[in-house]
Amino acid sequence: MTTGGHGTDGVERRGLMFVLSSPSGAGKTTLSRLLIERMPGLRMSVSATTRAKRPGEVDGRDYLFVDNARFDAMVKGDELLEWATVFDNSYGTPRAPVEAALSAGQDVLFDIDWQGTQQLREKARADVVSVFILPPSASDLEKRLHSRAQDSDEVIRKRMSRASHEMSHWAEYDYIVINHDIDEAFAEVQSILKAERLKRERRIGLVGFVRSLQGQLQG
Ligand SMILES: Nc1ncnc2c1ncn2[C@@H]1O[C@H](COP(=O)(O)OP(=O)(O)OP(=O)(O)O)[C@@H](O)[C@H]1O
Ligand SMILES: Nc1nc2c(ncn2[C@@H]2O[C@H](COP(=O)(O)O)[C@@H](O)[C@H]2O)c(=O)[nH]1
Repeated sequence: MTTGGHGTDGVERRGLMFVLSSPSGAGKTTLSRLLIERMPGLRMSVSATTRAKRPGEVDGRDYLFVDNARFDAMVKGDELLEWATVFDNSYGTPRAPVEAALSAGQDVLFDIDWQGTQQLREKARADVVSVFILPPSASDLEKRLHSRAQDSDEVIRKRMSRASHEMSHWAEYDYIVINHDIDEAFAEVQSILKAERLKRERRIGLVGFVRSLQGQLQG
């Protein structure tokens, strides 16, 4: 699915799909914003959803807010790379922007649930790097959902009651980060991305680079 871009050292490599999942409220959105701000060469995948907009959310930036008919048309038209029903609403990843970013040599960041992660992995295992974010405790998770102050008590109850099920998928992920402190969790997620960018298998320009070094040595 991916084509090459250039790393900071100039060696061509395949773009990667960097996935964050967690139970609701564990900190994916916060970590995603920090990653996008601080990691050049990383683009956010903006999902389509049928859920209602939260206060402060912007259409096209946080989500593409669509109605059920439009979402169904996107599914039928094969416009989504993956999609799932989460908390009674539909969510999906528009395919075209992801393919365009990867073709332009960028990495793509996804804030999606375990169902979407499974679908991406089936499509492009070698290019998917997945991180599961855990909260330090159930009470911290509940506090965070309340402190975000964007969902009703009923919605928060529903998300808390789904948290254990969401978490049951932790072992399907490549990395696990426990989000005690946001700065530490960010540093860990950033280290994962930096290391994955250096993986030999995705650095398709290395063969040529090493040949050229050997040529220089042979004089
Ligand atoms: N380490 C942390 N310590 C304290 N609060 C945090 C921490 N990380 C995130 N938060 C806060 O917790 C709340 C939930 O975080 P966030 O919205 O990032 O979660 P999420 O995993 O994206 O949730 P959802 O799946 O519902 O979108 C936010 O108010 C955020 O500021
Ligand atoms: N499979 C997908 N899951 C998605 C997508 N976009 C978001 N999500 C997940 O939904 C829940 C709820 O999100 P919220 O913004 O309503 O709190 C959360 O786990 C997200 O990761 C998607 O495109 N596909």
